[in-house]
Amino acid sequence: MSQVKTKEKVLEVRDLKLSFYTRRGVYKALRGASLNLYSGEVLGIAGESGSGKSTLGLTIMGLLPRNARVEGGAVLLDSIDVIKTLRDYGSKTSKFSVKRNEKLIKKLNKELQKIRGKKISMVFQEPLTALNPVLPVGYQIAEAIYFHDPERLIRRALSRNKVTQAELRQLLNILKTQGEENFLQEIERRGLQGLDEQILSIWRRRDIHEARKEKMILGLANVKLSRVDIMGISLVQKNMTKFPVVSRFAKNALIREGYRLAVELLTFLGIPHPEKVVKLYPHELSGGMRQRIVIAIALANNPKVVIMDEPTSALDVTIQAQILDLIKDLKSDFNTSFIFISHDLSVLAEVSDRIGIMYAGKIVEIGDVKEIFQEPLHPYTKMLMESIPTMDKTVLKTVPGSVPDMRSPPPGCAFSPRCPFAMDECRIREPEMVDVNEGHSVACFMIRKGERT
Ligand SMILES: Nc1ncnc2c1ncn2[C@@H]1O[C@H](COP(=O)(O)OP(=O)(O)OP(=O)(O)O)[C@@H](O)[C@H]1O
Repeated sequence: MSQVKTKEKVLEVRDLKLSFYTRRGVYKALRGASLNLYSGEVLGIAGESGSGKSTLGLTIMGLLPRNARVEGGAVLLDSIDVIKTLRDYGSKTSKFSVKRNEKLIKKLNKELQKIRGKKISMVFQEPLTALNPVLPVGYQIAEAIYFHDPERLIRRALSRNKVTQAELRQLLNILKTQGEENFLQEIERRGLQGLDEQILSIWRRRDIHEARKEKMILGLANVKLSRVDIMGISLVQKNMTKFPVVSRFAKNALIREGYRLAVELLTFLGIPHPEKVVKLYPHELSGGMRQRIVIAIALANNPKVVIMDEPTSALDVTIQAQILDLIKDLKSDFNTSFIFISHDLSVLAEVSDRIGIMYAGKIVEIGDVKEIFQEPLHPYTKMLMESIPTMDKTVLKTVPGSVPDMRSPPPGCAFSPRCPFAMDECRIREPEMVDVNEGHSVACFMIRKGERT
């Protein structure tokens, strides 16, 4: 069994079909896309421009324009069918109405409010559009946590308020001598939940000496809440935040705590001087820094799935390399799975555990990154691999032809008009996905079950 297959499945996209209704015709952007995402992995999605990569990512998030009709399939996250509302309408109606669809999208947006940003989040290519220009970045991270999980901020603030320096010394001792598991048990026994993440975020830092870490941890006992903050927190706890003035007053106390968490997150993401950075506005930061902030917001609530759509394409190569290194670290340190969308295969090779190749709205090959690069099976994947620029290539190959017009994709296998191996069968029937190896599947008539060309 491949390593990935034994892991827990966190997301399933099943036979997803989606069209865009425009004045110029109906674009069949997704024509039965399927994939599984497993815990703690990075699944790369590659394909030429127009193959439906972004549409796939946005559909998983339920972020669809009013002209998008879900014709069939499912997106299952934690056994919640994310697109049920739209699919029920799209697959039953014979005459599609953009207005009616818009109403359903609004309803879906309400349904997904509690999931987006908490269980699943997305990072786009351009960080400036994702950030609010008139708010400090720390506030934006804090607000993302306050919106989804105010209790977490309350736990953090109250536990720190309660703990004494002597207790912190004992906890630190347990952490040093008995390890994290015993430390967490002790935190629970003492009713200090919320303090664990604050202590561990300091303890796990790689940039400072142990003596400094100890000092910082003991210093947590000195950061006490003001009376005003305690009042604000008790208003949130008693659910008395219906009135705008009360709500703002109560929110302030927790946003302050959110800022502390933002500093911890940014430290973890390798941002120097995080205490200063949280107070800055997006325009005061560089492109790479802004993208790190967006990644921090996406990770703030420990989501199960993060979708990254070309997150490094707008950055120069050195910053791109730093962000890719960061993503590699994140997957081992956070309990999160990533879908990484990119047209750049060399970028995907660096970060992905598995790769899915998309063509004309379908995944045509999927497998472990090594197999896809060393033993690609689908003719399209092979041609894509040959088009990767390397030092020893003097002539750069491209995939001949262009992506089909998605208003009338070719019958049979959509790649057949460009495929040098196309047979009669390919122009009539669509090949199904077959498993050739554990975790490696491909949709091509040349490859039958267990066979290789
Ligand atoms: N809102 C929309 N209205 C109409 N057609 C759309 C819309 N969004 C996408 N499409 C069409 O859907 C198809 C898939 O587009 P998509 O952006 O998902 O591809 P992509 O693989 O992400 O490409 P790129 O790498 O260029 O972003 C394209 O034919 C595109 O023209």
